[in-house]
Amino acid sequence: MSAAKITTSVIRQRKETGKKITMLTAYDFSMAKLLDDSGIDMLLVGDSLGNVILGYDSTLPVTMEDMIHHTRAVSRGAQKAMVVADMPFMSYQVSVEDALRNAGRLMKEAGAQAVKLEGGREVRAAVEAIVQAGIPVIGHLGLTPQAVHSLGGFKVQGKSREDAKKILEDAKILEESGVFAIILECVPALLAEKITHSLAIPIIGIGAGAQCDGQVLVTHDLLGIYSGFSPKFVKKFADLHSSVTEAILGYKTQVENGTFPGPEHSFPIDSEILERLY
Ligand SMILES: Nc1nc(=O)c2c([nH]1)NC[C@@H]1CN(c3ccc(C(=O)N[C@@H](CCC(=O)O)C(=O)O)cc3)CN21
Ligand SMILES: CC(C)C(=O)C(=O)O
Ligand SMILES: [Mg+2]
Repeated sequence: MSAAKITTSVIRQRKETGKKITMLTAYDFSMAKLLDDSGIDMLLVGDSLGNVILGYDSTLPVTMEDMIHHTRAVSRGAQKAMVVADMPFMSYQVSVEDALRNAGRLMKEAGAQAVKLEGGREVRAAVEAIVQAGIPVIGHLGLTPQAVHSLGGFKVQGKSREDAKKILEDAKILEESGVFAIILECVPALLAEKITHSLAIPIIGIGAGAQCDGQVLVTHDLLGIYSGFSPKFVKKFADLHSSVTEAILGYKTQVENGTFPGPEHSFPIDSEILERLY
């Protein structure tokens, strides 16, 4: 069965229809297929793979090669869902030329349908150039994890009047620059609601309350298999840590006591064939 791809126009329309956008992270083929089969609209190959897959303590060390490698795998598993690739730290900040070349690689070499980058007015020129090249862009405001060191930690953003105003202004600047959606991370719910109502493009929240046009989460967090951070905004919809541990202990026990593999997992041969073999 070939399902039609979710396009940027489908995502934009959700603002009018009110049907919520669902987005989740995927870093590999098998998970991409699972999420796609479940009808998730957008798969984000997040640079959070630095934490979740590669074991770094931030997203800063993630490279273009890492992102291309994982985006290629996810693209192979996504029939319907839109594949969005995060632009890693320092792949779009140095120059507009770099930003455009790297966005192009994620589309051309890795099969993404859109790219995402962090920041507001400071990335305006990069966003405009990428959009002009025909590449759909998603913005990312509020808690921008690539700026963890200048933000002084993973903290809620936009709590002061000044900070709230700056985030709203940045959202409008990104909209004018041509992004088709914005991820809003870790901001007070009422600020997210105001931004959602002030813009014509969809706002996809993470730790930004229920009034956004859609939601995104790190899949490993909602499944209960990542224990590096536990932000308040994560809801564990499953406890895979426990069920995976139980399965692995079952395997270990059965190998050690000889009950696995059983005859049903083994291949037969006529015993005559083995006679006088030695
Ligand atoms: N697995 C995973 N999940 C994520 O959500 C995620 C990543 N990795 N890697 C990149 C960033 C890091 N993120 C984080 C990490 C920690 C908090 C956190 O603990 N926030 C505090 C805020 C406390 C406050 O300011 O009041 C919290 O309690 O939620 C938030 C976002 C989001 N991203
Ligand atoms: C948390 C989401 C929005 C993200 O940017 C990532 O997974 O890298
Ligand atoms: Mg990211």
